[in-house]
Amino acid sequence: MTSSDVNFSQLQSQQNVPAEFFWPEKDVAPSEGDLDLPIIDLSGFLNGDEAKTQLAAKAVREACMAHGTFLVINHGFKSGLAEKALETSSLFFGLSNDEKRKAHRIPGNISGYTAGHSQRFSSNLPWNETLTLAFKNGPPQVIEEFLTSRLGNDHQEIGQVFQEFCEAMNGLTMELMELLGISMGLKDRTYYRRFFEDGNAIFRCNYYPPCKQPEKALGVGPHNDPTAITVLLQDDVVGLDVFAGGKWQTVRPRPGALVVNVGDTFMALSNGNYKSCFHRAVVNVEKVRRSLVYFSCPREDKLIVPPPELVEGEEASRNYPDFTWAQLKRFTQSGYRVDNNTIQNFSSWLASDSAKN
Ligand SMILES: C=C1C[C@]23C[C@H]1CC[C@H]2[C@]1(C)CCC[C@@](C)(C(=O)O)[C@H]1[C@@H]3C(=O)O
Ligand SMILES: O=C(O)CCC(=O)C(=O)O
Ligand SMILES: [Fe+2]
Repeated sequence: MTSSDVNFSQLQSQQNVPAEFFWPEKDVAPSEGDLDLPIIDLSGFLNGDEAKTQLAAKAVREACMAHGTFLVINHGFKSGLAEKALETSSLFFGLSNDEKRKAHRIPGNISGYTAGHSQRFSSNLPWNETLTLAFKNGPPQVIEEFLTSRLGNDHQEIGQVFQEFCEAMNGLTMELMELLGISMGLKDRTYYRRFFEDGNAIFRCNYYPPCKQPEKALGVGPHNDPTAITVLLQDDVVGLDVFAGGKWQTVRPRPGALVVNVGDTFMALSNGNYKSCFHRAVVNVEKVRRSLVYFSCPREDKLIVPPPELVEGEEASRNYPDFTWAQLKRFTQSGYRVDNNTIQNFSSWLASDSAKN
């Protein structure tokens, strides 16, 4: 199957899902209930209320040490922006296949449109269409430029809305970096905020069509995000599962809330104190599901090294090698399929000769 073959408007009407979309039993094991997640009200922290900041930091710490995920509310997004961004993603995925394929992902790049990732993989295909865009704060408006270069001027509002949404996500991520620094009790609470202020991000729109065999297929297979901190907006359709307490558990959609996940790069920056969130997306028979995912990344050439106080003392030792995001990104885009062992396999690859050239 190649990406030009995967046409979900046809596939979803067929009684049987093609075997390429089937996943192993262990990956499709049903969720065993709702994950009880802390709901962090950011208003106190954002308003400089130190007592409320410490309460929020404590809840963040417990969640990040356990499974690497928490919810945030009162995050300061302009009213209606999240809904507008979700509707705009529906506008894009509602375009004709020919129109969407003008934005197709070019092999070796992250940006672009995919359907079932069938350009890259031949089995365990994800039951989703995706649009992935590189984001960098400030001019030029990289998202609008990419979409205009591919789609022309017909759908300029798509790029404008996504650019505005990513700017809001960027602002929130910087605040979260400071809260994470506080939660770790760093001497310099701005350590992570400063580490990421010259960073960038990857913005991913996920579109999951209804599926006739949701017990065999997956919207996105089990994985840890290789990036730093992920902020995820899901619509009102259940589908995000986190592996916690030895089982898959559902992250129930909550109006106004955003999901925050620790990724591999931030786990390394915490020297393993905070867990990279192991998660997946499941699909269902009836409804389309959408999610908008903002993956924060450090500047590509920055060495990923934990703050000194997390590696001092005879007990402490480095749990991950020195690496840059450029190296880990290259690893995920030149053959290795991101799963829940990416950082371990990456570390071995880094030590091997193939990484030297
Ligand atoms: C660096 C990246 C690789 C992926 C896109 C970004 C951050 C998340 C990664 C991904 C979404 C995790 C699940 C598997 C994946 C292959 C996918 O479903 O798209 C991953 C992306 C990728 O490798 O392109
Ligand atoms: O759609 C979701 O809820 C999860 C998507 C995800 O994990 C990803 O895009 O990395
Ligand atoms: Fe993910």
